[in-house]
Amino acid sequence: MIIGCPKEIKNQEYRVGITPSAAFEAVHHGHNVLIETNAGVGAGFSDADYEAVGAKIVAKASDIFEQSEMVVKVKEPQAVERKQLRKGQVLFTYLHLAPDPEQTKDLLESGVTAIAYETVTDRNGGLPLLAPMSEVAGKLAPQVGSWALQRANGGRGVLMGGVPGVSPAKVVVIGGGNVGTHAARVAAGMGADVTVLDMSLDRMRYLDDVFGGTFKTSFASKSNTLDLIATADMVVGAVLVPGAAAPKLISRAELAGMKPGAVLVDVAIDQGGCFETSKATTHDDPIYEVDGIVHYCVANMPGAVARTSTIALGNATMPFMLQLANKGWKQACSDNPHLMAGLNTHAGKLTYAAVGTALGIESITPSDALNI
Ligand SMILES: NC(=O)C1=CN([C@@H]2O[C@H](COP(=O)(O)OP(=O)(O)OC[C@H]3O[C@@H](n4cnc5c(N)ncnc54)[C@H](O)[C@@H]3O)[C@@H](O)[C@H]2O)C=CC1
Ligand SMILES: CC(=O)C(=O)O
Ligand SMILES: [Mg+2]
Repeated sequence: MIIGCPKEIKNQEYRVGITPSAAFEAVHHGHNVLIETNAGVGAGFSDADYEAVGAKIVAKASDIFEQSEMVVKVKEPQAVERKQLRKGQVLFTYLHLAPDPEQTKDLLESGVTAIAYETVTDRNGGLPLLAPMSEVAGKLAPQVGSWALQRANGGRGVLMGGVPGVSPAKVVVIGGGNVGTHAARVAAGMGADVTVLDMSLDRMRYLDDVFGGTFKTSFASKSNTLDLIATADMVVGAVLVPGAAAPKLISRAELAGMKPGAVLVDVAIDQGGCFETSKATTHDDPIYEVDGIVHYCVANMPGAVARTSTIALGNATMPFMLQLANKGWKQACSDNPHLMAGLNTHAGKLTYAAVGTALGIESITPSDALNI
């Protein structure tokens, strides 16, 4: 198969979809790997690194889209990229379609077979291609949130760990999955007083077993949430209902119950955000203020630490990319239900129910798509 990887073009996105190590594996399995020139530079991989493992460097993104049977990326295709996708071609990348009607419409019109990293599953009910980036974004959340808490950035001027005689910052993490657990660990490591809210009692049992003493857990009822955000210096939004638009857990009116200069870090922004006042921002201009509350809503946080993120993502995606390339998408998906769970669009049909519900579009099942 011809597998192509264009350079990412989203704002400040320095990750790359195929690492030299993944390219090596694909070439070793008899595939042709095309990499756009300088695609890996932001993550510390030169064209020579790719050539050394047998990949071919291509000058223009348009040649990658034209020649590739499968396009492997990191971020959702931007409008100019979407125009170059076609029926019969496989796209393997993050999509986050539920909050993105325009992208969904374009992918359906293109006819492309789009497999979304964020909905591929594993046998433990996890999301193995989202998890590594959730670990990165979770670890970054207190780091960027503590920067936003600094007075010059509009924050309350509170130091995460406090100092002797002055209490540490209070951090509330809503959602105790991959993002939330890593955010809580880092915030606690910085010395903050951390509470994780979740709806899943099983998850909180696990967190309490493993991290009891490091941070607290609390059931994510509305009243507990309001009580905790009233005294919080930082709130991290880290909830997920797989594939669906994020539930809105704090309304604009409820911001009035928070301390002026408190910081919201909405990591769930790629699924539309879990605060009513969240709107996606970029690494260039990451924060804004609503009613005295600082919002950080960057939808590609891991791009900030592109080398760590690219290697972590490549470790996770490579085995799935190889299954798709070795068997073709239909055989690979019928052999592996976890990969099939990643199928979001095929030949003009939506194949992911939660996206259909969020956007009011009819969907078919991925197994029906195998017969088209
Ligand atoms: N902004 C960015 O750059 C990045 C964003 N993300 C996003 O972060 C979000 C979280 O991802 P993960 O931690 O991997 O998901 P996860 O599935 O590991 O964890 C989500 C947690 O939210 C909990 N939850 C669901 N509904 C809830 C509610 N109403 N109240 C309280 N808890 C609730 C679940 O029980 C689960 O424990 C996703 O939207 C993901 O796409 C992930 C990586 C990078
Ligand atoms: C998960 C995701 O959207 C990202 O890593 O940018
Ligand atoms: Mg994202």
